[in-house]
Amino acid sequence: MNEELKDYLSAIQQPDKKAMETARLRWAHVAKPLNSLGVLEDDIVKIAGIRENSLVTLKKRGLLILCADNGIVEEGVTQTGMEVTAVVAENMTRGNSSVCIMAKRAGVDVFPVDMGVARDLESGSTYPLINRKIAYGTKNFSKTNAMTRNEAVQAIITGIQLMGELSEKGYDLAATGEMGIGNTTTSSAVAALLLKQDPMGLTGRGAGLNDAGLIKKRKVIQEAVARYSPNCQDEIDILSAVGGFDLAGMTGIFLGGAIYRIPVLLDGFISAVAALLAERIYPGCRDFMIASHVSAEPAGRILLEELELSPLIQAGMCLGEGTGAIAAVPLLQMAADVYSTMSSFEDIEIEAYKPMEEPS
Ligand SMILES: O=C(O)c1ccc[n+]([C@@H]2O[C@H](COP(=O)([O-])O)[C@@H](O)[C@H]2O)c1
Ligand SMILES: Cc1cc2nc[nH]c2cc1C
Repeated sequence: MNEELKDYLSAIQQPDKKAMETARLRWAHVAKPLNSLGVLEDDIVKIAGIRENSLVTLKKRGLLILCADNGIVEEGVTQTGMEVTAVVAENMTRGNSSVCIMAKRAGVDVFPVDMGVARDLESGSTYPLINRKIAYGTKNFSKTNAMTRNEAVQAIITGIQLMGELSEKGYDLAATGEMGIGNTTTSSAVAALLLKQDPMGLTGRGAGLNDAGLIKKRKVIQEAVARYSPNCQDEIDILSAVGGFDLAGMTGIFLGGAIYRIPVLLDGFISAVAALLAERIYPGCRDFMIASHVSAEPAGRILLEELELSPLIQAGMCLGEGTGAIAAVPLLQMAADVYSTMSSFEDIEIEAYKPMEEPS
């Protein structure tokens, strides 16, 4: 592995078990039925472990939206043209995309990042663009590798550094998002190589692809997986062969979550593929991740199961941009409020909760 990447990863330490134990105990004292906030309780305990502090705060939260183009779009695997990536990315900088509206409501700061959009972007002033362009889009992986190993590593390191910047600014929670026409094709190909599964069951319609397009998309992915799989020795090889700059950067964001001890919310399908790449690069990285929703893309649930992460929301969403991750933020905030401020059994003078006995 690349020495710089190895250096970054050497800083990772496990979540703090003591803070997690204290958090579990606190939940047990809250005057409500045991475990009745389900996964929300587990997520608050997880956050306590990541932050090494049982006093959980989610005050400062940021969404990193990685924008990039994918050469594979040339093959007719998407419903819209590649130019849409740049237009939506520019709109994000003006606060005018679905996720920007949701993030405003949820109190999340938005950071659009150009990881590799096919043209230069103009920035609006609402959420200024962060320019980390690796190249003007990847290459068409049905003809040649999408990127070089060096580009894949640089994109991963960029993701790690973005988390370093959030850490320096005092962020308590990070959310992942992406924008890139064609990135469900790259994601299905990466998922098939990681899971060693037939891409048929891992490939869906992405952003509204029609029937003829779906047949084409499946064929393109199947051929690429067959061609590249013998030469893919590690995750960097997989990213170089069929990945994207958004996927590689998001992989770095998840690794960065573990390095800088900031919980990172997954979004949908693309984000879950990056999360699995990070987990494979650094096993245990998933302990720093929080699943938000289950994408309607066919691989959405499969990837979360592989990562052993429990989502908070199932709403048939598949928009991307970080919309699912943002939808989970108010839920986590509500759970954190109950955890931090709700009376205990002792406060309200009820004997500690005992489950009712089964009627005989
Ligand atoms: O997050 C998801 O689960 C998701 C599922 C399907 C599509 N998307 C979004 O749609 C775009 C990719 O779709 P496509 O068909 O161009 O590959 C990309 O910009 C994603 O943000 C996102
Ligand atoms: C309009 C549009 C917005 C998106 N946001 C994320 N992916 C997208 C794809 C399209 C086509």
